[in-house]
Amino acid sequence: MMKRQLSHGIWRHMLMKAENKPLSSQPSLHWHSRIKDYGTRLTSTHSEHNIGHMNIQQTYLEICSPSWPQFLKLKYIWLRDHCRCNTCYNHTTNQRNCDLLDIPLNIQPQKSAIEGDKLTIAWPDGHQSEYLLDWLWKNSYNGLQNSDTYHPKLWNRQSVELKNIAQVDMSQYMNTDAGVYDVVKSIVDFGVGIVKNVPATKEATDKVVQQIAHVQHTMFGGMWEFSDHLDHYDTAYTRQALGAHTDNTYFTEAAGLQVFHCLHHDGEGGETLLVDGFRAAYDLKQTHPKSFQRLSTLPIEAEYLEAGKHYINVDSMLKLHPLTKKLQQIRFNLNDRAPMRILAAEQISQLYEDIQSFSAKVKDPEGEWWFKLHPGMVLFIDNWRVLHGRASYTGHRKMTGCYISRSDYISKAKVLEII
Ligand SMILES: C[N+](C)(C)CCCC[C@H](N)C(=O)O
Ligand SMILES: O=C(O)CCC(=O)C(=O)O
Ligand SMILES: [Fe+2]
Repeated sequence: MMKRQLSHGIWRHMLMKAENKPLSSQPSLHWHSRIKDYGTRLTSTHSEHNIGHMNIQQTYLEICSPSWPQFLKLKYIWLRDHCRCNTCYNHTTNQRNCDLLDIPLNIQPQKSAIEGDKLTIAWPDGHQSEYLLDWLWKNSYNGLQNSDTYHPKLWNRQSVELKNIAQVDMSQYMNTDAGVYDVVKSIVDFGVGIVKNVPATKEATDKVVQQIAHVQHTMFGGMWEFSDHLDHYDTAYTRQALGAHTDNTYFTEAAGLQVFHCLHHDGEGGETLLVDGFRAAYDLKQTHPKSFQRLSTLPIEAEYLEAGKHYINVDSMLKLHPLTKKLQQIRFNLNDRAPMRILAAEQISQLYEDIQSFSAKVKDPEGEWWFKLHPGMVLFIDNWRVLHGRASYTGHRKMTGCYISRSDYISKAKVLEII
């Protein structure tokens, strides 16, 4: 096995560079950093399909540095695939140019070394790669960096958290970065954000929305308006009460955010209801873990029907993040369920029991936040987490709002470095 022990001086130089400290001012450093090429490790395995055996050469290199909580173990195939030279990677479009199929699975370097704040590798075909160590740390696959960074702040009716929900004045929101930041941060933390003193028009509401993302167009339109006029065959376009729900369970992807602005209401009722669906689901996980598990896996069909339209979608009521396995989405709209025709008979009664257990958590009065939307208040709701509803109402009530796609919302939160 060949080892490459770098001199202490190179590591010392590297660390100081990384810490942007001039070399001269550094006290002498005592730490154990090294780059080791583990060379080849032969692992022979007998495949049951043929008696012969394969030699799998696994090679990787290990890098560690005092500023990292642990060392990085990087496979050569991964390193070659992540070469960021101008031949392998288009830095204008942020896309790879190299073809993964061209990289031998058992590729090994001719030479690897640390030079300043970089790892350099010379490959057998003469190709040279170099990687900023900081980039390697940030993008390595050992799971450290991908650890879950999203920690929603769960709330119920009594939560003190509710007072931390952003209610930003329109002038501040439209004219300062902090204004938009605070509203998006509030949506990330609580699933709710409010902009106040917005002129009660669709156009002004649109301007507020555009600060976060463009409007998501659906069959309901872009910036929609609705009242008790049946413009679409849906109970939202009536004066009826609507229980807590998330929208678009019948779309292959539900809108990420939903925006509401009550432009006018001259009657009684019509209060808005919000429920933290994550709080309700985690309550279910506590008291009915098996129901939580089944609702996270069993498919439930939803549909939206009107003249010339038939949207249909199958998915679970609770959805977990593929990496962190934590709750990622609630898809809850009991009225928009299609006929329950896809589960086997023996699963049906248990599913009804599970849905009722979850509904009881959603309908727990302790979790219901009721308030009246007045003209001027633009309400942003995370439609993947927070359920909304409304009380029945009298008189004329005119609402405007829109959907924002999940991708556009997450992109904005990422660009603002909130997630
Ligand atoms: C929001 N807007 C009035 C445009 C549409 C309402 C659609 C309501 C549908 N039942 C759902 O829950 O998705
Ligand atoms: O009218 C409201 O306050 C909400 C109606 C609703 O749930 C919706 O439009 O998605
Ligand atoms: Fe809705």
